[in-house]
Formats: sequence, C-alpha cells, structure tokens
Amino acid sequence: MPTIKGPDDVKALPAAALPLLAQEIRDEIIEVTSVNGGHVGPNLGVVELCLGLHRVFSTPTDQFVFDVAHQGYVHKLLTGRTGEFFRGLRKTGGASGFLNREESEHDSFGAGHAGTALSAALGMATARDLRGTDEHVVAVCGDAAFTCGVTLEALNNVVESTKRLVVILNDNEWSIAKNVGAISHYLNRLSTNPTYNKIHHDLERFFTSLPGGNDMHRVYMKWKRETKDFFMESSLFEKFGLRYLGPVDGHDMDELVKNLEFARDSDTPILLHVVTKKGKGLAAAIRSPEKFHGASPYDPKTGESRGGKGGAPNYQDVFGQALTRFAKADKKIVGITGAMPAGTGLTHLAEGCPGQFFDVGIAEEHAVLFAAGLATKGIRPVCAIYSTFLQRGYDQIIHDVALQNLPVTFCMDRAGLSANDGPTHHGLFDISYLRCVPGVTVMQPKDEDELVDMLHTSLQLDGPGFIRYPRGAGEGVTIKDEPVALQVGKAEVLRDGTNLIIWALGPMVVEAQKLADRIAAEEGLSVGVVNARFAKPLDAELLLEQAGKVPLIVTMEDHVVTGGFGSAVLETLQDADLRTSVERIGWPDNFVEHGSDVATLRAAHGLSPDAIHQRVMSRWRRIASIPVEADA
Ligand SMILES: Cc1ncc(C[n+]2csc(CCOP(=O)(O)OP(=O)(O)O)c2C)c(N)n1
Ligand SMILES: CC(=O)[C@@H](O)[C@H](O)COP(=O)(O)O
Ligand SMILES: [Mg+2]
Repeated sequence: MPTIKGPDDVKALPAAALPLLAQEIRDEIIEVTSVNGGHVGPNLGVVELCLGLHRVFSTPTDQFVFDVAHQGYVHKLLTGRTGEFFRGLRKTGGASGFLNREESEHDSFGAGHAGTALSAALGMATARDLRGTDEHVVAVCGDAAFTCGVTLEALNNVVESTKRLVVILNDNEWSIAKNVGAISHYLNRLSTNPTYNKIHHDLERFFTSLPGGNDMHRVYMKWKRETKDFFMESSLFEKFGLRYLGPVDGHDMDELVKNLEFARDSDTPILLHVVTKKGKGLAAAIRSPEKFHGASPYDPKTGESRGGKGGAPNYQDVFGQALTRFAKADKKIVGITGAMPAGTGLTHLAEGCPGQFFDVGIAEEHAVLFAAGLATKGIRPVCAIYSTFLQRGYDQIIHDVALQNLPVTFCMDRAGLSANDGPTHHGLFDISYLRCVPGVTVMQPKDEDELVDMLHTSLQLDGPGFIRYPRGAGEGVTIKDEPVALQVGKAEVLRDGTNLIIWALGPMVVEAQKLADRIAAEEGLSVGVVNARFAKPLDAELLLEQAGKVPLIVTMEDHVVTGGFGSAVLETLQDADLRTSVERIGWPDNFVEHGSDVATLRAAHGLSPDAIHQRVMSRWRRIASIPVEADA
C-alpha cells in the first residue's frame, strides 16, 4: 500500500500513477478482508470512484456521505487510516467497518443502515446555504439505496432545499442479493440505453464547450427542458428536478474525473450515474456477489470460506428450513424479507416455496405494512427482519399491526451482538421497544429446537408475535421432528433453588446454568434456573411464587437492561409489593462498539462469566446481611 497519508497525496499523484494505486488498494482490501472478513465486494467496486472523488473534491472541507457506508474502506485508506489500524478492520481497537464521525474528520456522517445518505447530505447542503459557505456536499448512494423510502423522500425534497448537491448513484445492479423492484429495472434500462445518454451527453458538452461556458450550459438546459419530450425522455431524476449525467463507466478514471468535475461545478443539484462492478479485482467476488457482499474470512485464491464447516446449524438456517416446511403444509404462510434473503435464511423458502417468498427491497417500513395487508386477508405473513433493521418499521408495528391486532410473525435475527458490525447492527433494543406495545407476544428460544416451537406457536397466535434470536450457531441440540405449541406466557423451570433463582432468556439460559453450577460449587448456595421463554407476557404467576420464597432473583438477557426483560421482572415484583431483590444482567445504557467477537465485547462491558459471578455474589452478600424484617 503506497504511503498515502491523506487526500492531498491522492491529488498530487500524476494521473498515470492512479491505476497502480487502485491495484494496491484492491490488494490491501483483499488481504485484510480475507483474514478479518468484511464488505469486500462493495469496496472493490468503488476503488476508482473513491479515487476520483478525492481527486476532485477536498475532504474534510468538502463532505462525502456514503449510503450504508459499508463501502467506505477505500475512503478510509485515502484519508490516512492505513497500516495496523486498517488491518484491525472490524476488530477490537481497529477501524470500524462503516464510516464514523468519531473515527475521522473525513467521515462527515456515520451510517450502517441503508437509505440515509441523501437525506443527511441534503441537510448538510442546506446548512451550508444557510451559513453562506461554499463547500461541496456529495452523497454516494448504491442502486439498492434507491429502493429505500427515505431516499425517495429526500429526492422529493432536493430541489426545494438547495441549489448545489452532488449525488453519485453507484449502480452495480446488486443489493446484497440481486437488486429488486421497479427502480432496479428502471436503472437497468437507463444504464443500458447508450443512445439517450450519448445524444444528451454530447449535446450538453457541446453547448458547454461554446464560449460562455456555464451560461451556454444554462441555455442548453433551458432548451432541453422546453424540447425534452420531443428529443428524449428525461430520466426519473430529471423529473425530480436534478440534472442527470451518465451512465459513466465507474472504473474509467479519466471519464470519472471529467464527470465529477462537471458535477462539482454544476449550479443545480446533479446526479451522476456511475456503473460499477461489485467485487471488481477478485474473481471469486465477481462470481458470487451475494456471498462476497459481507464475507467471512476467505481464501482469496479460491474464495472458499476459511471458517470450519460442521458444528451446530445457524439459527437463520434452522428458521428458514422450518418456515419452508410449515409453508409447504400451509399455503397461507408467506415469508417477507427487506433485501436480505440469505442473511435471514429465507433463501430456503425462496427455493422451496417461491410463490410464498417476497423480497421487497431495502424497505422495512413497507415490509411490515405489506405483511399487515396480507394478514387482513387470512394470510399468515412472517417478516424476517434483523432486530436492528426492524427499528425502521416501528410505527408500522404499532399503528398498523398491533393496533389492529393482526397476526403477523416477526423473526428478529441478530438479536444480541453483531460483534464485527458494531453499534449500528447490534440488536439490543427490541424487547424495550416492543414490551410497551399492547397485545404483542415477545419470545426468545433457549436453543434452535425451541426456535422451531416458537415459530410454530407464533403462527397459531391471533395477534402479533415477535421471536428474537442471535447471529450465528445454535446450541447443537436435536430438533424434534414435530414442533410443539408452547403455552404463551409460561416459563420453563430447569432447576429449583432455595437461595436465589436465575431467570434467563435465550442463549443466556446456558450461561445461567453455568453460573448456577459455579455458585453452588464455590459458594454452597442453592440456585434455581428458569428458561423465561417470554419477555411479554411474562410468567408472572411463577415469578411471584418463586420470589416469595427467595431473597434474590437474577435476570439475564442479551439485551440492554433499560426497559428490557429484567425491567419486566422488576415491574411485576413491584406491582405485587414484593421486596425481593433483583440483579439485572444485560447490556448497560450505552452504545456498544464493534469488536473482534462476542466474548471480547462482553468482557469489555462487565459481562464476562467472572464479572457476572462477582456482581451476583456482591448483591447476595449485601442482601444476606440485611436483617429479615419481622412481618409487620
Ligand atoms: C435499513 C437497512 N436494511 C438492510 C440493510 C442491509 N444491507 C446492507 S448493504 C445492503 C445492500 C446495499 O446495496 P447498495 O446500496 O446497492 O450498495 P452495494 O452494496 O451494492 O454497493 C443491505 C440490504 C441495511 N444496512 N440497512
Ligand atoms: C452492511 C449491512 O448492513 C449488511 O451487509 C450486514 O453487515 C450483514 O450482516 P450479517 O453478516 O450479520 O448478515
Ligand atoms: Mg448495489
């Protein structure tokens, strides 16, 4: 990797040196992601684009806003984040996998969720206009970002908010899977219609080359606006009032720089349509864009994943296979994803029951509403949306699903930590944001067999059901041939105890049993363990019965403690005037950074097995020293 200290070095390079730099950047990205994993395909596709951006614009004065920002590695390398920091990509202490305002002054806006760039960039451009400064603001949006409603909301607002905004449409025809929907088909037509672009482009350049430069350009644009329908259909973006430029080959440095300079100097909002190849420079990534969108560590020569095969099945696959089995038996069952068929496991349904599979694009709000509409007609929709991305559909959950008590099942994968992706992707808030919604059922299985039971149970509910489960492998238990319908609101007593009882949710049940064993062995205490199963409705009857017999209840959840499962326990005891002490084990009230793995992050936040043991015993000693008040 050449010694690029910052964007000025990029500008100082002769144009002839750029192809070599592009290759060195690709080599570095491949080397680091082959070991750390990461968004290798998206980043290999934007090497020339980012070089062009840094040749034409000057961050941090000029500002780039990347949509999702998963394709920000090149920008990081060109803004001084190289060496060990970059080689620690997505690991504890290393560079984040997304842009982050705290990581660099060249990162003007953080992201991780799709569809935010255009709105944020428009806000920044408008702020510039209000303050009377003249820096450039550039939004870099992928083609799938335009399947996001919020992007279209921003597009609608551009021309009424600012005179100067550069929008780069990085069109590689891919979301994580193949991009979907009418906009995707439209962009495909647009990027493959050379005639429109050639005539339009040449005429515009001809007028602009005449004496009087920009004035002549305005003449051309006025003429074009008045005659546009006669000569050529204006693009969707021009209908929204932006100038449209392109499509441009996103790997041709000269072409890119010329068009970026043209866009930079435009005195009206302009969209530059850039066509790129996702994964360019890595044969395996070009062959398998979906797999290399967000890759686990891999052999760059073969593309084979480095991670060992075998072990317990991933929750996403257990879910996908079970749903497919249920859907084959009941045609009313359908699965819905927001552009993440593989990550949610819905590829199993797409293959097994294609007519019952829907990928609505990066449009979680629509996915939830779409499911609500389906449910009013007797369909049993299952929305498979990561916990963090379901935050996008929160109003639809309350206003459209719960208020009408519609039987929609939500399968929230990545509930808990997405260690390498970090705070934008950790699923740590769903119990809090759902518990306050009347009439919903919120549950978490202790293992993959119980996940199937919960999916089966939710599909029998008369109202909304939410099932949360973590990223990655289950516990390696046997999955029953036939699922059982669980009694809603009923917990499972795994072991009795007379000194303290641990109520655990999901994968914390295994941790709870280990903790109980350790306390029994080291402290001689009698520790019970309950698999809570339901965060709502809580098994209040069992809880109150147990709390009346022991001085301490410990709750364990892979979720923030604020408003989480432990809070539900506290509220239940308080409402019954019970003074049983509660120690709530869960994530503290702050955002959790990205890290190498779950155990490292848990240790960094006081959630290692030792730390939990100490916390519980400290509470036990405090309450055990309190003289038991004689009953009043
Ligand atoms: C709200 C939201 N939903 C889903 C995702 C998962 N996701 C991350 S990147 C991506 C596809 C982005 O496609 P595009 O914008 O075309 O960029 P590309 O990866 O092709 O460069 C998706 C669906 C997300 N980050 N945010
Ligand atoms: C950028 C983005 O949001 C997705 O690519 C996400 O990183 C996928 O996460 P998983 O790897 O957990 O499916
Ligand atoms: Mg794309």
